[in-house]
Amino acid sequence: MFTQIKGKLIVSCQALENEPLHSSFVMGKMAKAAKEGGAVAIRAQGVEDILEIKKTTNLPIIGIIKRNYSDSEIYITPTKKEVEELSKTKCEMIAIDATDRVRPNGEILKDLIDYIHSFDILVMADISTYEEALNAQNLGCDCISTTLCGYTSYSENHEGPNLELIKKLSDELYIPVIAEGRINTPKDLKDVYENGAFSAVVGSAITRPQLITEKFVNAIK
Ligand SMILES: CC(=O)N[C@H](C=O)[C@@H](O)[C@H](O)[C@H](O)COP(=O)(O)O
Repeated sequence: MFTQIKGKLIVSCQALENEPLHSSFVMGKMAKAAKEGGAVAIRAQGVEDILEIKKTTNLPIIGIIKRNYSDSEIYITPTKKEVEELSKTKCEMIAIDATDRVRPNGEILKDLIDYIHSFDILVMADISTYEEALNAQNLGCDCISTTLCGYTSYSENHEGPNLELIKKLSDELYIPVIAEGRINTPKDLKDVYENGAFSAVVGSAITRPQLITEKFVNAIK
């Protein structure tokens, strides 16, 4: 999978219950369109969407389940329960929240990583800071993604991708660094590659038309 995604574009196709495009059928079509446009892999949320996207594209999938627990802020593949559900989809990689925050049910990050590996599935660590990325590498994750940078109370919030962090991580880590989060334009994508990213995930700018529309509307306010 890493040879396939190196230097290319991964598209995130996600629409939760509260979003207008929430539907596996629609996400399947969205992923098909992404493939036609040249995407080499898809990041997707939920078992139904993943199965549908596998059917429509046959591309490698980074699977996640977003679920809220009352005892933790973590919501991207938070526990073993979500991993077990994802393992049945035959997705090639599972992305998990690898931030420093307290996990639901008192679970431990290392156990979750080992559990994913026990299914022969790769682990992508969604991090928000340099230290979390280093920790994820030390715990045996296969790659890290900058997904949560700006989404934890203690990480820097940038309007576009955090190029400084991407550069530092790409220079210092030995596992692949995937740029993800707020890559809003083709120029942002070029920038993350110029700063050493191994691969990159683009979501909202391609697959959330409500947000794309809003940007146009804001431009004429
Ligand atoms: C923070 C969080 O929950 N991010 C989610 C992770 O799966 C998705 O909602 C994002 O769309 C994805 O990371 C891609 O980022 P962007 O949509 O900015 O291109």
